Amino acid sequence: MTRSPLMRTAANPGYSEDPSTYDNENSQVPIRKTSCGKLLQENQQPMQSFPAESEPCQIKLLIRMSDAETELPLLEGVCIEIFRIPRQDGAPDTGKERLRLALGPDSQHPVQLPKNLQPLSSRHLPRNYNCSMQKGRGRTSRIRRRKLIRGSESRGVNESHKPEFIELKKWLKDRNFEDTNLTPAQFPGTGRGLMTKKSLKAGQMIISLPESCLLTTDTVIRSSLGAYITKWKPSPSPLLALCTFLVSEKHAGHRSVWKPYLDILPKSYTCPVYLKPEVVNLLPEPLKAKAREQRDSVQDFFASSRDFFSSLQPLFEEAIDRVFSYSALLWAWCTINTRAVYLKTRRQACLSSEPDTCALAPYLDLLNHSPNVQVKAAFNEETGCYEIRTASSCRKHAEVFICYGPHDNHRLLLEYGFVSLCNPHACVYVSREILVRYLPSTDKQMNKKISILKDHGFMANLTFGWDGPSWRLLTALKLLCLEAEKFTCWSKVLLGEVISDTNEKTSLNIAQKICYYLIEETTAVLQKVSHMKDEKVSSINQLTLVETLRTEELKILKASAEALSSLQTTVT
Ligand SMILES: C[S@@+](CC[C@H](N)C(=O)[O-])C[C@H]1O[C@@H](n2cnc3c(N)ncnc32)[C@H](O)[C@@H]1O
Repeated sequence: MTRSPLMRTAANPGYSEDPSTYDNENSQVPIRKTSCGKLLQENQQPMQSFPAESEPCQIKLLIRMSDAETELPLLEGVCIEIFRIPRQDGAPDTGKERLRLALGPDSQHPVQLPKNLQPLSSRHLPRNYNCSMQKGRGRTSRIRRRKLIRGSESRGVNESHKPEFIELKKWLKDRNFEDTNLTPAQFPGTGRGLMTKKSLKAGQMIISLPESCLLTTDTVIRSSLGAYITKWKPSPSPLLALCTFLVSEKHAGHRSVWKPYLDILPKSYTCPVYLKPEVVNLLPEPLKAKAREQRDSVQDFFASSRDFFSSLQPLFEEAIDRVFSYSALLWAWCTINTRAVYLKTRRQACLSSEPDTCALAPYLDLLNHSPNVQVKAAFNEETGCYEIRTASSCRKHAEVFICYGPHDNHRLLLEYGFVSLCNPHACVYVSREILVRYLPSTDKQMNKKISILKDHGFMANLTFGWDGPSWRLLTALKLLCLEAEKFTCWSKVLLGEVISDTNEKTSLNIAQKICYYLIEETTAVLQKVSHMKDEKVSSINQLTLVETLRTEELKILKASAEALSSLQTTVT
């Protein structure tokens, strides 16, 4: 299983119109359909101008917008249809009409319509409904729609013809690996990944990569770096050995035997350590703290490795500081952190005793993550290959996923630099400050209650999830809300016993207040991100990443608010 991979915003390919989304059903004039969400994501342009038409036409746009009822933005599945009205005089359109799309949380002005555009209707669509499709009424439309939904989720553009993949394929073939199942492709939602060439059955091998293709500390020790690593005291860590090798080989360019692999590696990453400080500031509090820890730890790693790097000067013509710069080490660190697979290797005597469990697996590391798949991944001693088998079937031309682990979105962003949509493990963390914000400040037992929670490990991992507040969060709140005369029952609360109706009600009320507060806070951040995206175009990818995270969190909080309302009804 990949150890800690993947970023989020693997760049989407440029927008291209897909004729399969044309649909003349129920219309007098040709309809061109497109999804403005997609346009915005891919072009990163808040403004979209219509192309000139040779004949009058309607352009149909389905746009996610604010939910008028709740005043909360970007509610999943709320769309508005907008038609461009054909010119009455039959003359061609000028193409100068511009439409401002506010996909952000500006509930006051979700869409500013040019004069010749009129909203005709809006309606609720089910989750995962593809916004680029017209909802027809008949059976044929339904079948077509289902096919399109299925196709659009996974439709990938084959990239095997690209020179870098042709070179990689040759390199892999020289190492006895030829892939019959998969091909590299670019996918709309997940970026670059691997696509099936044929359908795969449950239990079937997805990929079996020979040991000769793997990059491990063994590879490093066998290289020219080996003698320097062996000499250096204190012994370098396995991670430092791998990072040093990557930087050194990247620097070697055409002289490196690993060039075909290095050429397909991302040039930069979106783990928090790569994010600008103003973008880190927009992260939820607990993640912000972890992001700063990550930055500090990489900076320490660099500072503590510099003497070792200096010892490598004889291997390089260029000044060592220029080869092993902070940015070069950062890139290598993220490459390993986001792409390495778990592989326990025999201990190298010349390396420190930290776990030596990371290996880079060229080509196999193009597999993206899905929380919804199960795979078996391990090195097979008998075949001498790193093998991955799928536990579920996969149809032809679909993206093949593996699961990096049951990670929430904070962990995915921290370790892999991306956010998974509709992630069942995603949650919203409640910090200590927010936890106590809505408790009565007059409670004399509050400090005692907090220290009980701390002692019993109840002050961390308090969350809201898709199903409502977590059991831990509710339990912590029940203890914090205990009436003075019931204080001695605190251990029963931790065991999940109901102490009183009042306690149940008060804790649910406070959970709801916290949830509403977090909804407001998230909405405000989304608004800020939206403005920043207009102003700081150079940070647009990083801002979009935060926006995706916050939008997912808003959905979770709204689901939690609903769950809490139902719970309150049951209790009263
Ligand atoms: C092991 S690599 C997978 C291949 C990678 N997409 C590439 O093009 O090289 C892990 C990286 O892929 C990206 N990734 C993996 N799963 C993803 C997903 N479900 N959505 C978006 N990006 C994903 C993240 O950038 C992550 O750091």
